[in-house]
This record gives sequence, structure tokens and C-alpha cells, in this order.
Amino acid sequence: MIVTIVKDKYEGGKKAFELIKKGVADGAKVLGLATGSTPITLYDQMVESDVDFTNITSINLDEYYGLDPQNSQSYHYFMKKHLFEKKPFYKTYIPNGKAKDINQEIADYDKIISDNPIDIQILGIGGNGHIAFNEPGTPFDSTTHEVTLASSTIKANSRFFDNQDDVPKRAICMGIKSIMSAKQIILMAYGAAKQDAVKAMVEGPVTETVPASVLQKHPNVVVIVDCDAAAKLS
Ligand SMILES: N[C@@H]1[C@@H](O)[C@H](O)[C@@H](COP(=O)(O)O)O[C@@H]1O
Repeated sequence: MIVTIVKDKYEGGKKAFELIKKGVADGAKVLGLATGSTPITLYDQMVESDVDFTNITSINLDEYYGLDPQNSQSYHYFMKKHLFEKKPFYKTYIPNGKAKDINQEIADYDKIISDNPIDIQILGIGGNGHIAFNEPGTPFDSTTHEVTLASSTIKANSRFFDNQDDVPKRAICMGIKSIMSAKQIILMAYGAAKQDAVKAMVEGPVTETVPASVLQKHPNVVVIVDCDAAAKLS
């Protein structure tokens, strides 16, 4: 695990973008993408760049269950707004939050992931150490699954909704095993609220109680953190 400390999220976005640019130049064909406020500076760099993504497939980590893709709080909407409508991709996959048959949607998403092995996976981290919506206690061998969001996650994500009751309680999420199958992983974390999660991920025991700690077992992980998020690292 390589830990890179940057001044702020803008420098972090640039560093992450440089890795993606190199990956694409070296032949990466599939990017695993994340939502949340953290990857926005990276997506801004991608949008502003002249790198061509029209041969690249993207696979997103997760989607709220119950939200229509047109809903402005959905991850479909987020990805369109921050990246896809400005930077065309060959194909983009995000779980369907309105799928009638959730088990079929989960099986289909696993097939998409196995048919399109992820070259570079982008991640953020939750304050409780979650990656995607894989909450503490999620088995490390999990594939795509339905999750019930932790109350701390609902609270943290309520800042994007009019009120906390509007935050969906469930989501469809790529599993930890699938995330770990990516050839390279870039995790970004900014701000003091991520200090404990970053410390536990990088220096704590590898435990399902801290989902991100599994990344210690991956051979090619770059963690990009600002000074505030890195403050508790020894
Ligand atoms: N499912 C997303 C995660 O993928 C993201 O890493 C996390 C942190 O979000 P933020 O980057 O806004 O701190 O929020 C959500 O729970």
C-alpha cells in the first residue's frame, strides 16, 4: 500500500488523474468508479483533460435501492452530472436502483463485473471504514449484494438530501471480493472526519469490522490523503 499525502483535494484529484492517465496509456480498458464528494476533483480533471475515454468501460460501485436514475440524489444522476455528460465513455454500468427483481439485478451486475475485469478501481472511504456501501461486518468474500445502510452512513449522506428520512435505507453494492479483484486500486480521503478510518485502514488489523482494511492485502493500492485525513498516521 503506497500512501501519498497531498496538500488538498485538488492536488489529490490531480495525483489520481495522473495514475488514471498512465493506466489508460498502458492499456486499461475498464475503470471502477465511485460516488461521494471525494472523487469530484478527480472527475473534474478527467473532464478537463484531453484523454479519450470513448474506448473505456466504467463500472460503478453502488446505487441506492428505490431511487429512479432520474432522481437528483441517485448515483446515476451524480455520475452523469460530474462525468458522463461531459466526457463520453464506451459503456457505463451502474446498478439499477429501480430493478423489479433485485436478485436478478445482482446476478446481472456480477456478470458485468466478471465479463469486464476492472483495471483501475477508484474508491472513497466512509467515516466508519466502509468502501462503496460495504458496511462494517461485510464478508471479505462478498460479491454484489443488497445492503442495509448503517445509521452512521444514512446520517453522513443526509447532507445531500432535504432531510434524513429521505435517505434510502438500502442499496445495491459491488462486493469486497469484486473490488479486490481490480488490478489497481486508488483510494482517496480528505478531511479530518476521515482520520480514524484512514488510520484503521492503513495501520490497523485486517478485519471485517473495518472493510477498507482489506486493502492491506491487495498488491497494488495507492492511498491519496490530505494532511487532515492523514493526521493520525504514525
Ligand atoms: N457509497 C458512498 C461511498 O462510495 C463513499 O466513499 C462514501 C464517502 O463519501 P464522501 O466522499 O462524500 O465522504 O459515501 C458513500 O457512502
